[in-house]
Amino acid sequence: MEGIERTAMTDTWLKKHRQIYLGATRHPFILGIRDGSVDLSSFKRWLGQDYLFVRAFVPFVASVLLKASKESDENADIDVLLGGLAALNDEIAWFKNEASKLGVALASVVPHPINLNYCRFLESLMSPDVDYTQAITAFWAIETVYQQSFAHCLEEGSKTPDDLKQTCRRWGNDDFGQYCRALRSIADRQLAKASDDVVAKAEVNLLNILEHEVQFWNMSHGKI
Ligand SMILES: Cc1ncc(CN)c(N)n1
Repeated sequence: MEGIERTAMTDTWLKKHRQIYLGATRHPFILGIRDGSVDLSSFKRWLGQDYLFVRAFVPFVASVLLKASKESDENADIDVLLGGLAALNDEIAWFKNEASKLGVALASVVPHPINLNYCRFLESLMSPDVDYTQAITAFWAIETVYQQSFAHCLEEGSKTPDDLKQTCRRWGNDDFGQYCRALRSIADRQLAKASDDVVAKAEVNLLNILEHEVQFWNMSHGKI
């Protein structure tokens, strides 16, 4: 595809891999939040495991920032990524607050093998062999699954219970949506000028991420 214009690679991929994308963003765990049938134990399991995931996500995002500072010609990318780190800071504070409300002892949560597996994958993306294009594309995909999943729970017709709405707004709000669109346009810009090899690797990473996200929901749902 080198030499051929790649204007919106992410769009092409989301169409091509629509079924697996929907598997990640319309998972039964999310549908259970959306219709109010999710049970509290699943929600608490997700909360504890996701807290651990987010802690492991911070160094990954820092690695994307480092790659941007070395490989990107656009200063604005750093601003977007700094905003992402700030959002993660808020996210961690939110997890702590929510856990204390629900009586989840975060310090005693044991990482589930599914979680560890996803964190190992994040670590592989921090390698210097993974360039900025691959890293930013992966970052966009990971954030977008949450944004799209939780935004679905706030759409008209959803029956999300009031006490779960605040969780859904954390990722489903318009600002987070705008932030994901900014990540997406950086990813598309980078992919448009990347080699075929890098584009192929970024697509494989996307598929891996979608699979990890499905597994993560399965774990939260108690189906594994
Ligand atoms: C598993 C997972 N994926 C994505 C996000 C969004 N930061 C998250 N908190 N957890």
